[in-house]
Amino acid sequence: MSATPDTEPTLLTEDLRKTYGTVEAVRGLNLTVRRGEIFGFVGPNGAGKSTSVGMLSTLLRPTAGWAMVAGYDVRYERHKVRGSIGIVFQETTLDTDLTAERNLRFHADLYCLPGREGRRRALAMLDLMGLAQRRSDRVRTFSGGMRRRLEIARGLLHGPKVLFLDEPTTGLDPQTRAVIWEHLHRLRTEEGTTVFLTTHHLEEAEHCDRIAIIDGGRVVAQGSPAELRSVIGADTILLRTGHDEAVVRALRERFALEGVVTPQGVRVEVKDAAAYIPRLCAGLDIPLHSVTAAPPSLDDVFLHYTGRTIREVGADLPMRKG
Ligand SMILES: Nc1ncnc2c1ncn2[C@@H]1O[C@H](COP(=O)(O)OP(=O)(O)OP(=O)(O)O)[C@@H](O)[C@H]1O
Repeated sequence: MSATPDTEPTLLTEDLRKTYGTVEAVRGLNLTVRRGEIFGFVGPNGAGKSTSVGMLSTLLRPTAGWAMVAGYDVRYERHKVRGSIGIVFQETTLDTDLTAERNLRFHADLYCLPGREGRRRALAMLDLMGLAQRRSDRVRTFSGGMRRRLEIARGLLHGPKVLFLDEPTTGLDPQTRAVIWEHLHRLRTEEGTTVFLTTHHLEEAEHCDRIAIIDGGRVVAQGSPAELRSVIGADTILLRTGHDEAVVRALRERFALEGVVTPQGVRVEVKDAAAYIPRLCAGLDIPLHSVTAAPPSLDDVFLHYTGRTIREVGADLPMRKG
């Protein structure tokens, strides 16, 4: 199967909404995910990611709007949607007293995969996720990364067209995350599965073909990581100083630049940082501890669209109607 995402949409939403009482968790989602794509749904805690996945996987009923997953309507063809998707939740649901293979075979029985086919598929998915050697070991002896890979293998048993992964690498160290990503790319290449994953780590989003940035229940930007970075079309300068507000004022008055105060310092976007820094240093009569420049990151993209860094947002307050 092809590793290149084609243009056929596997997941489409139009103005999808979910309201809990007065809390508008998802406020009009418009998404297009192409077949074979690794799509990242990126946003801070409380942005509405899990609620969106809940609606797309038919576990939650939308309040309004429309969504199609794997060719089926999430509202009126729930069973068909369910048969075409796999889901890996944030919380682990493995039986740690059983072996890796037993966990998968138990799940295969639930999906009515007959004995021999269930075993063939379980072994193939264990192999795909790099766990074939450990298939006869109890899950309690597995590391966090291995458990996550086993859950992904289990989500793939019935050959879903779309695999939903809710925060697949949360709580894992960078090396283990890298291994998970290696396997997700392999999965796309070998099975052609569309992967829809949520994350609040912007650096994770760099691994995706395309991402949507969600904040306060709304998508604020959508595209490939490179496309989103190019929207900024500028470098970022970070000024560390003990006088953030004075620097922001001086940037505005003397350079017509809009600085933003972040926990890391004052950030400002300029076309050519290397050329601009000497002018800035000469023109600001405020003591600076350090000045650093960098090409735009997805953190900068988030800041550009929301006015805050993703770390600042933390656990967002619920969005209320009105
Ligand atoms: N059952 C519920 N009842 C009321 N409010 C809810 C419910 N579930 C979620 N919310 C609220 O809806 C908003 C979106 O929550 P959601 O869990 O979808 O966000 P998220 O981006 O997945 O965050 P996290 O990564 O922390 O799960 C939040 O304000 C949350 O408090």
